[in-house]
Amino acid sequence: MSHRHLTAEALVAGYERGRPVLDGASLTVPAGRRLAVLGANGSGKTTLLRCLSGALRPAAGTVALDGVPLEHSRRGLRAHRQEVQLVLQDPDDQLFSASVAQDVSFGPLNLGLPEDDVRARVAEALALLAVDSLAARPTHQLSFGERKRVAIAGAVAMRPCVLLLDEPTAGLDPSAVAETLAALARLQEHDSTVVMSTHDVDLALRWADEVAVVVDRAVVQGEPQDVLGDDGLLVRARLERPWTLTVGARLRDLGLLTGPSLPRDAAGLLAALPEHPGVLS
Ligand SMILES: Nc1ncnc2c1ncn2[C@@H]1O[C@H](COP(=O)(O)OP(=O)(O)OP(=O)(O)O)[C@@H](O)[C@H]1O
Repeated sequence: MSHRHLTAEALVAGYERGRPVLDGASLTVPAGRRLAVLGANGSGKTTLLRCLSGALRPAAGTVALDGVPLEHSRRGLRAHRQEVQLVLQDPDDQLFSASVAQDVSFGPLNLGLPEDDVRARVAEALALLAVDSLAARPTHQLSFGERKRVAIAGAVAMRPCVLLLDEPTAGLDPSAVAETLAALARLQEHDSTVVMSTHDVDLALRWADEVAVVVDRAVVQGEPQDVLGDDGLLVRARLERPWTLTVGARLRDLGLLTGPSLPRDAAGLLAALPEHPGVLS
């Protein structure tokens, strides 16, 4: 699968006249990489993802794929949705069919693909999300975490270049979070570009190649360590500094960490510490 470049330029978008949720928001989705979209409740993460997917038409500004602006005609949207798929935060907004396999085949069937192709895509998507054992189950019997992964499988079966996931880990227990992240890693091996919105700064730091913070109706994008280490920005965005950066900065002040950048997770911190028995006591 080839990489496509999805961008948003100077978006103005919202739901009520005169009260834009986004006002001048620009974003470049890094092709083939992982982008975390962060922001406080109500900051506009979902609104941004809906604009990128074509589900919401901005009042001004442009969403473009490989530089070609998205047209909100039936044809334009249909073409866009084959390349860019949005998975909603609540799986129950997305799952309608009687069984998991039927639900995941819905999109490919809608594309008018031959039955064998549909079957192959469904099998691939179920395997990538590790939900193949659930294929025959009624969707309403599944756990919340299972339903979230089945909803992602439905989008993956469309074989999009860019997958937009609205809070895919919200409400999941730690093992379900780990399973979801493992599935996303498998998707990346298939060359997908994955965008995830989340409130979880620690998850964003350890998972993402780049982060985009929705703040003051616009977007600040950059390297995770830089953006999530910017205390002024974090205050404005009503986000907390990731604990790894706080602990890492303190250890660096104490001369215990010397690398050019701070570790991004607990394992990285432990690996970076020198072997001085008793040094932390
Ligand atoms: N359909 C709608 N009609 C009117 N206002 C809406 C609608 N959807 C969202 N909003 C408002 O737009 C603002 C941004 O909402 P959005 O869902 O984009 O934020 P978010 O960052 O995804 O929030 P959360 O983290 O709580 O999911 C909020 O003030 C919300 O109340």
